[in-house]
Amino acid sequence: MKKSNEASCYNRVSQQGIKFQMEIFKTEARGWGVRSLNSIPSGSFICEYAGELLEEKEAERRTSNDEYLFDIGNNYNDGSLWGGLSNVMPDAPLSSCGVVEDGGFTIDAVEYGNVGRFVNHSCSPNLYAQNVLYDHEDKRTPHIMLFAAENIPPLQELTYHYNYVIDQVYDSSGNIKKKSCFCGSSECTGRLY
Ligand SMILES: C[S@@+](CC[C@H](N)C(=O)[O-])C[C@H]1O[C@@H](n2cnc3c(N)ncnc32)[C@H](O)[C@@H]1O
Repeated sequence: MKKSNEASCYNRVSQQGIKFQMEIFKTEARGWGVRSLNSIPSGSFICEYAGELLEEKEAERRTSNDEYLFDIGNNYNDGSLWGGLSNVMPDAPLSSCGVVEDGGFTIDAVEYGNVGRFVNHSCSPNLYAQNVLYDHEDKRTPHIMLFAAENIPPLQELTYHYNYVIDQVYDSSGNIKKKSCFCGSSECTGRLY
């Protein structure tokens, strides 16, 4: 693993803050969403998914209000989620800075967060989430950073794939939870989870 403070690290851009003018707007069927007033070049850093860091037990306790929970590590070993990075930066080593390992932590953006909490899911997303380590070396608690997977014109809704596994999201009683997807993509699977 490369150290995250190396100048060559592709993820350092995520430490320099949000560069685009974001607008939170009301979507037709997905509640609030986020779009940019500026064009966004492919590969650009968008924002962090900021929030309260929870251990597994506390996250489980909050599953009844899961709108803003982001499980860290879960499914982030899935290479398909990293496709955007290799498309826009073919030379980028996938393991640089972002360290991918399952852990029992969750970010909750209900009480504390930033614009990242309003970014919706799409089955054909224009952003991707990436694990980034820079201020500590605990692989279980990476920062979750959103990057543009393509050139995005102004006012197009920003979305990433939430990467839930269908029929594997449970409520506190162990029952399978289901949520319909209204992303509107021709590729839509119909379910968020
Ligand atoms: C992190 S929040 C995103 C912001 C949210 N739309 C709001 O109004 O605050 C995640 C929640 O937004 C809704 N959502 C996001 N993407 C969706 C989609 N493609 N279809 C339906 N609902 C979606 C779901 O209720 C989901 O639990």
